[in-house]
Amino acid sequence: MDELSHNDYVIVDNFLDPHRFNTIRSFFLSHLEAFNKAGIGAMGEHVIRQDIRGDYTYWLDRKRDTEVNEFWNLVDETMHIYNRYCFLGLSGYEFHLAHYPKGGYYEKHIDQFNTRSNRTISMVMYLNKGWQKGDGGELEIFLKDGTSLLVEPIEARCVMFKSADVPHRVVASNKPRYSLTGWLLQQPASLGKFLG
Ligand SMILES: O=C(O)CCC(=O)C(=O)O
Ligand SMILES: [Fe+2]
Repeated sequence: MDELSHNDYVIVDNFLDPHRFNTIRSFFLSHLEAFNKAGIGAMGEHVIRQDIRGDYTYWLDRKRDTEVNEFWNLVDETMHIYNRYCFLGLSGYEFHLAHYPKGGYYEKHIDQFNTRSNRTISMVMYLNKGWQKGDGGELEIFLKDGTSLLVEPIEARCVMFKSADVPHRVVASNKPRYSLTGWLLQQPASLGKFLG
């Protein structure tokens, strides 16, 4: 947590313990056929641009997707820690599974929409077994000093960063690439409009 407040990002290896990892990965594999082509922009301005991102996503729903309850508990714990130690006032979240087929990538972007700015912390957890150098699919994080960092999407690793402040991209993957990505949210977007 401390690291995130100083650095804008943090990488936590083995964030998912082996049991959670296997549960989420099995859920991922058994839902692969229900994934949809990912778009860009919030609801109203949602467009599909193959040239910007090439992944397929499956939005999770806490009420429906109870098979991954252990994951939801981990989200609760994580939000609690952020609120307690970083005073972030997080009150919601949204998560999707993402499948980048061979050759899939996501161009440089930040995780906030023009019309909606309540995404506060981005969390990406990798579900790839036996990832190796040369497999591609790294997350490239662009730092304020002009340098960048390549993060390999290895099993059970979690990367967290400030959604508004950290430009990033996904390098083309040479193998199918599996992840669970989400955002911890501050007040609901609609309320944000009223509060200015
Ligand atoms: O999968 C990743 O490493 C990052 C994905 C991403 O940037 C996004 O979905 O917004
Ligand atoms: Fe992103």
